[in-house]
Amino acid sequence: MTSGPVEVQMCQSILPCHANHQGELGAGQLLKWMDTTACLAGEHAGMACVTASMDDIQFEETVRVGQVINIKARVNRAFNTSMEVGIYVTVQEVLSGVTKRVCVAFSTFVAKPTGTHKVSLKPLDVQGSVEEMLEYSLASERRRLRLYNEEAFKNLMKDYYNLQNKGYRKPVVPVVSTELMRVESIELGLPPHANHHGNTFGGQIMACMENVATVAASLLCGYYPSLEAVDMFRFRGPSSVGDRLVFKAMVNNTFQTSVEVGVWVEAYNCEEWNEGTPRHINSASMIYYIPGRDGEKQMFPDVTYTTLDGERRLIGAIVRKRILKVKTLSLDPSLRNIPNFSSQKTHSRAEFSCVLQVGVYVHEEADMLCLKVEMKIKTTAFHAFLLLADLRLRPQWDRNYLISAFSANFHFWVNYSFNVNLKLYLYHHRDPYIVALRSVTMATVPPDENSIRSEVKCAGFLVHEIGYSACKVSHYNQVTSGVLPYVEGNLAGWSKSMEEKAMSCISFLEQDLLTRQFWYAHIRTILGQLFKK
Ligand SMILES: CCCC(=O)SCCNC(=O)CCNC(=O)[C@H](O)C(C)(C)COP(=O)(O)OP(=O)(O)OC[C@H]1O[C@@H](n2cnc3c(N)ncnc32)[C@H](O)[C@@H]1OP(=O)(O)O
Repeated sequence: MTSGPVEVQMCQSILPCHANHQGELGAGQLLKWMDTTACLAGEHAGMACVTASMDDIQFEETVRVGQVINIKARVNRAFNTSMEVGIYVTVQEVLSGVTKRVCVAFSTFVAKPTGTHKVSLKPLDVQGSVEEMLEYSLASERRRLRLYNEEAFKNLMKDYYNLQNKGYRKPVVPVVSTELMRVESIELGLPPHANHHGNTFGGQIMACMENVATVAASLLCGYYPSLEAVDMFRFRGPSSVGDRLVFKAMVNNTFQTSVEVGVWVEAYNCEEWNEGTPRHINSASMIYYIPGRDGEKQMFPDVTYTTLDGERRLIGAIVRKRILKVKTLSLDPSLRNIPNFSSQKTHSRAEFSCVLQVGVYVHEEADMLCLKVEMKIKTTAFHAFLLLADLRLRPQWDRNYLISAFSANFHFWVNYSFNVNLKLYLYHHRDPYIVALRSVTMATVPPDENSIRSEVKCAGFLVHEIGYSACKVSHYNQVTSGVLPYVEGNLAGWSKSMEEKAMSCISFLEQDLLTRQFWYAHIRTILGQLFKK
């Protein structure tokens, strides 16, 4: 496989045979073209590959008959046996020449030469544009999120059921039962449905999935819904010509102006069909909306469930919505120019969480990870700096820390989670105020078998004054990849531990705010009276 990325481009004029009854390009047809273009980009050096997954896609524009669609695909990064292919779709209005973005998607292809052996791919040699470098970096972040998606989902579902057991059951207003919107369709895998390797073409499977999902959504709304987004197609196993493919779709949940439909695909060969033992080869969920005449999206009725499976799917839709939100924030390319702690040249970073006063960012380079937690504090920068630089106070807001030794010159403590000994390295008494810490080895605190040592390379706080009595505190941690398991929950969206720690730090720094505000007001009054005199 050659090492540089090659862009592959497909251009299609939209004809009535590609469109639905409303003259709009069917999403299924678009998915087929996208899969083909991406596969050609992945196979550009002659190595056969199969689609393993296609990440979440948001459709931004409706494409109509007479318009021209342009699909560009390029390998962003090769991992071991798999690679990520980026797909960029635009639509052009022929008469005006106006071009709009339809969607951006990321597919994972796995190299599959003939035979059963696996092939390791050569690393991609990206020396091109800044954009290529950035995509190369973001590809590993996306891979982490995509491979964690299933686990994140399971954990959030568990959290939900735990809450329920503690009596937090959310009341459901029963209106329409999801069981009524169940659609099933069978297809026979014929040669025209196969790809160039003789397996059922991935694009064809996605198109059939979209077809049954659209029928289920239209049963609910009694109208023609439009596809807004897809939550990841995962090709769990192959199917081939002669297989019977059963597509099952069911409404999972509604959210005011959208509905989520889940689709499940099973494949059977003749024997499996007779024995009733299907292979689960794909599943995905799709979000639809009803376009109104005035451009406003129309409302969907509330739905409820009558079976345990119905309940699981209803909750699953809420959980997926939450994960999608975190992922979108994580990988938003508009959030780019965050200064980095190491001041080295870096390629990627992403904000993956944001509550009112807290922003959490991750930035990856080689085997190092830089975590930044940004907090807006209602206190002066100097006051925040004094409190943060006094490491004896740290356990008041960070329960992972324990002071094990303290002296006038050095402040040592042990981080419980990683058993790291940190040394206060630098105080800086001016805006921006800096508290810098570095990992050191301490003979008095030897490593033990239950903890990993020296995962935090350096850490610290940067405190910037922002106006009168307010500041921005950035807490940095540069860590090795061994810390990943501790922050993955935050990345994947099921844990809020970093935000919780930040909120605890904020309340620690702001705790005597009222007292100080009283004194500031008091001093201002006295000064005002003095000047009057
Ligand atoms: C013309 C368009 C092309 C087509 O039509 S292809 C037809 C549609 N696709 C298929 O039929 C593929 C069906 N699935 C399969 O055959 C297998 O599940 C597949 C994808 C080959 C993986 O199987 P294995 O190799 O046994 O799995 P593995 O656990 O060893 O992983 C190998 C590499 O694949 C990656 N992978 C597996 N499932 C994934 C997923 N859902 N999303 C993203 N990446 C995934 C996995 O991370 C691993 O990557 P790496 O080797 O670490 O780089």
